[in-house]
Formats: sequence, structure tokens, C-alpha cells
Amino acid sequence: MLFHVKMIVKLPVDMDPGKAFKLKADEKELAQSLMREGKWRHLWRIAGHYANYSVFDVASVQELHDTLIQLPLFPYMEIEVNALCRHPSSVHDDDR
Ligand SMILES: O=C(O)CC1=CCC(=O)O1
Repeated sequence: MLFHVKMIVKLPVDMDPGKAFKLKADEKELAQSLMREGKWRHLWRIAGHYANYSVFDVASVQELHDTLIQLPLFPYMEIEVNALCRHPSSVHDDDR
């Protein structure tokens, strides 16, 4: 199942810089591992914002939820999820 996910990152302005650095490094490591597994298909920066548009390919809504809540930055993100399905006019065979 494909999901479009918008993540807006809102770190407290007074967060310790070392803690922020570690959270971002841990987030990157987990995100790249999920990308290599094929579960985090796309990760795009939204220009001009500390936010991203992502596409996840997971087996269920539960798996998406479990994946999102384990992200190190989860406590500091606003997340919006939209389920995707194949568009009848798409020429891409790998759309699911
Ligand atoms: O920077 C972001 O948008 C949050 C994030 C997602 C994966 C990552 O490495 O950072």
C-alpha cells in the first residue's frame, strides 16, 4: 500500500544543539535503512520549509503507523497522511 506523507519538523528553538544533531543523525540513519528496504520510496524536501513529502510502501495502515512513531523526530513532527491508489491513466506499471 502506498501512502503520501507530509512531515513538518518543529524542533523547539531552545533545544540543545547536540540533542538536535543526534536526533537528525538518528533520523537519517533509520530513514536510509527504510529506503534501502523499499519501505520509504520517496523523500523530498519541500522547498523553503523544514518539511518533507514522502511516499511509503508498506503492507498496512498499522505498519505505516508503527513506522512513523518510531522515527526519532516523531515527537517533533506534524504528520499528514493520504492513502494512494493507482490512477487509471498512469503509464507506470509499478504503481500499486
Ligand atoms: O528533514 C526532514 O524532513 C525530516 C527527515 C526525514 C528523514 C530525514 O533524514 O530527516
